[in-house]
Formats: sequence, structure tokens, C-alpha cells
Amino acid sequence: MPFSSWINYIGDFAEWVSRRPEVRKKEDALRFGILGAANIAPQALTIPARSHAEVIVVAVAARDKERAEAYAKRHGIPIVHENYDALINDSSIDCIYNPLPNGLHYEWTLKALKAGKHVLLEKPSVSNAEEARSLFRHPVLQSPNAPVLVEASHYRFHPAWHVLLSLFDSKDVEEVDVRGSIPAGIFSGDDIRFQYDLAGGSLTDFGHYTTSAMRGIFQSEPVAVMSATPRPIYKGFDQRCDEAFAATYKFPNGGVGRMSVDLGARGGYWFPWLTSNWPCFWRDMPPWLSVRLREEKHGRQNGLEHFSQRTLVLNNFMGPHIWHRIDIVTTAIWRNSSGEIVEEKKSTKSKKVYTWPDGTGGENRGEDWWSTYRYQLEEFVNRVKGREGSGAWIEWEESIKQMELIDQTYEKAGMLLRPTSKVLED
Ligand SMILES: NC(=O)C1=CN([C@@H]2O[C@H](COP(=O)(O)OP(=O)(O)OC[C@H]3O[C@@H](n4cnc5c(N)ncnc54)[C@H](OP(=O)(O)O)[C@@H]3O)[C@@H](O)[C@H]2O)C=CC1
Ligand SMILES: O=C1OC[C@@H](O)[C@H](O)[C@H]1O
Repeated sequence: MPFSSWINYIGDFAEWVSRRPEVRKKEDALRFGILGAANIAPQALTIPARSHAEVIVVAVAARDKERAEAYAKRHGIPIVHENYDALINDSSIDCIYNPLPNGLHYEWTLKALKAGKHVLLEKPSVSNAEEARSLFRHPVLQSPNAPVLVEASHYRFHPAWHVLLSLFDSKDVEEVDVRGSIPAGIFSGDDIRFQYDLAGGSLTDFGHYTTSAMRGIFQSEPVAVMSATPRPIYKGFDQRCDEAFAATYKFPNGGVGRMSVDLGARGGYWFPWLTSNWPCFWRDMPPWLSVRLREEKHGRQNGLEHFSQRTLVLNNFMGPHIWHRIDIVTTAIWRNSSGEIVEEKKSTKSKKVYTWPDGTGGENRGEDWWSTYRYQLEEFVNRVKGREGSGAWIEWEESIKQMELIDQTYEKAGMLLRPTSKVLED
């Protein structure tokens, strides 16, 4: 079993330790089917579903039926279908969760939508911008009763993200830095993340979060990719795939965004001649972001010009339910008439946000133990049921822009765009 498969057990362990009983399901609960016996599905769907009265995970299909049966048994899923098509065509299913490899997102999401199913689609939504425009502007989504489709960029549904955004005005953002990494050895070189034909690459994978967070903070699209530096997966594996990526962007307000991801972090210890190949467990872990705001001028004080500048840091922006902290660092600055800094005073306030603050989040404020995935499921169900919900959502045009940025970044690096599905529709 690859190390990454252990993710299956982490959530189950947490549920067991916290002794959280499954809620009683409502008569009109939505029935979900899962495409593939994917590692992420327990975290992203089956565990959050236990506490949702309007969600029942009823079916799964895998390429190999025995594998699907073992998975169904482990996760308490009653129906196992022969194949993906049979799952999608099961008329008793309302919603499909699509955690297939990136390169198969387009094809199977479109099939599911055409079968009238609502789709919760794993990130990145598809392989490239061409697929994104085709999918999210497809006629199947234009009818008044069109199914719900959303890209499962789960961190965007957690209240911590929204509270962070409420602390500044995007036009004042001067610099954003977003970083994340995973120690070497967690994903093998032949993981779906490093298969070009499946739209693998650190930029489509972890880079989805870092680029989308950067865009979300600027609330706009970059005017230029200033630099794009990939590190290919190590020799012996698909050299068209990046294991790590760093890039910088210029935004319309003049601000600069930087991001870096590494799916195989190594080194950083003493005696590098011996240790530089060892997995690194702390660099940019957990993933973090910082937002530097422009200085504000406050007028003269004691013959000096008084300014202030704020920097906001969200530690663990991707998994705030596990732990997170928003630091608000304010620097008071006094300058003389030549602009030199005469005095500086720093102060830091910190915040943690696990449920929607008063006056936000709609009817349900959530629970402090809800994961990003649980908040995401709440909104998905709200949309399907026609309820307003918290307002946290990812619009289709937003998912298109996200893929456009990924394409532009690969182009800047001189790399191939991730391949377009053979079944692309105009
Ligand atoms: N939201 C989040 O936090 C996370 C999201 N993800 C996203 O979820 C998706 C799946 O990731 P993950 O669960 O880690 O991946 P897995 O490899 O565990 O699952 C992918 C599934 O795709 C199926 N599959 C179909 N065709 C292929 C193929 N040609 N090669 C390999 N697998 C195939 C396999 O299904 P079968 O069982 O039928 O053999 C497998 O179960 C990705 O898009 C990834 O970006 C991943 C991790 C975290
Ligand atoms: O949440 C995540 O963390 C690790 C990544 O490789 C994965 O695909 C991503 O979605």
C-alpha cells in the first residue's frame, strides 16, 4: 500500500477518537456515487457525509470490481457498480463525486452531467483551459434546471478563508506569498500526480491551491507571469511532469504574487553532504500564505510622518480545520523629511476561526470540528436544494480562469500544456 493511502485512515481515526455518531438521514437525502476507489474520497466525502442529514453515499465503481468491493466494505458503501458508466447511469443516484485523475475529470464529469447528475468535481477541475471552457460553458449547464457542478477547492469553503479576506481590501495588496510542500517519499514517481497523460504535475496538483489562493487574495487575474521555474520529477519517471514549481506574477493593481510548491521536499538538515536527499518534514509545512498590504499614511506626529503597514499570515490555509492561525502584524513607522525610518513598532494579533462569525455564513454557522470538506459538502447540498447557504462558492468562470493561469504558467516555463481530452466537445 503506498504511503499516501494512509490518508484513508486518518479521518476514520479522528471520528473514532471523537466518538461522533452518524446523524439520522432525512427522507429526501441526496444519494451520492463515487467514481473510482480513490484515496481522497473518505476525507472529502464519506466522512463528511456521516454528519450530514441530507447526504448518503450509496455507491462506488472502480475499474476493478474486486477493488471496488473491498473499498465499499471498508467505507460502508452499499452498492458496487460494474463500472463507471453503470454508476453514472444508476437512476437512484442524484450526485456524483469525481475524484478520478485530473486527465479524466473532463470526460466523466460531462458524462455525469449529461446523465442529469449533480457533480462535485475534484480539483484541478480539468487538465487545461480548453477543457475548462468546454466543460463550464457547455450547453448541458445552460438550461434552467441544469445540474449543479462545482470544483472541490475545499479550502475556499472554510470560514477561516473568508475571515482572512474580510481583513483587507484587495486593491491594497502589494505582495502575496503562498507556499506548500510535501516531504519526499509520500508520493511515488509513478503516482497519478506525475503522469503527463493524466494531467499530472505539481502545478496542477498542489499548485492548484497556491495559485487559486493568490488569485483569490488579489480578487483579479495576473497581467503577466514574470517567472516560472519547474523542477522535473527525478529521472526514471515522466520528465514532462514537474515535481516542484515556483512562479511569480504581476497583478493589475501593481502587486506581485509568488507561489511555490514541492511534492518531494528534501534536505535542510545539518551535514548536507550526507543529508540533502533526506525527506524534509518542515519546509512550508503546513502550507501558509502571507499578504503584505501597502503602507497607509496617517499624517505628521512630532515632526515626523507617521505610516502603518499590515501583513496578514494564514498558517495552514489548506487544512484550517486541523489547525490554523491568522496573524495580523501591524508595523507603525515614523519617517523624517528625507523618508528615512526613524522609528518602527511591530504588534501582532492572532485569530482562529472554526465557524462562521455572527452575521455571516447563512442559517448554519457550522461546527468547530467541521473540516473544509464538510463545509464544502454543506454548500454543495445547499445549491442542489436551492438554498442560499453561506455564499462560499466557486463559480464556473472562476474555474476557467484558474485553468488559464495554470496554462500560462506552464507556457512561461516552456513546458507542454497538460493534454486535452480526446472526447473534447466544441
Ligand atoms: N481535495 C483534496 O484534498 C485532494 C484532492 N485530490 C484530487 O483527487 C483526485 C484523485 O486523487 P487521489 O485520491 O489522491 O488519487 P488516487 O490515485 O487514490 O485515486 C484516483 C482514482 O482514479 C482511478 N483511475 C481511473 N483511471 C486511472 C488511471 N488511468 N490511472 C490511475 N488511476 C485511475 C482509480 O480508480 P479505480 O479505483 O477505478 O482503479 C483511482 O481510485 C485528483 O484529481 C487529485 O488532484 C487528491 C488529494 C487531495
Ligand atoms: O490536498 C492536497 O494535498 C496533497 C496533494 O498532492 C493533493 O492532491 C492535494 O489536493
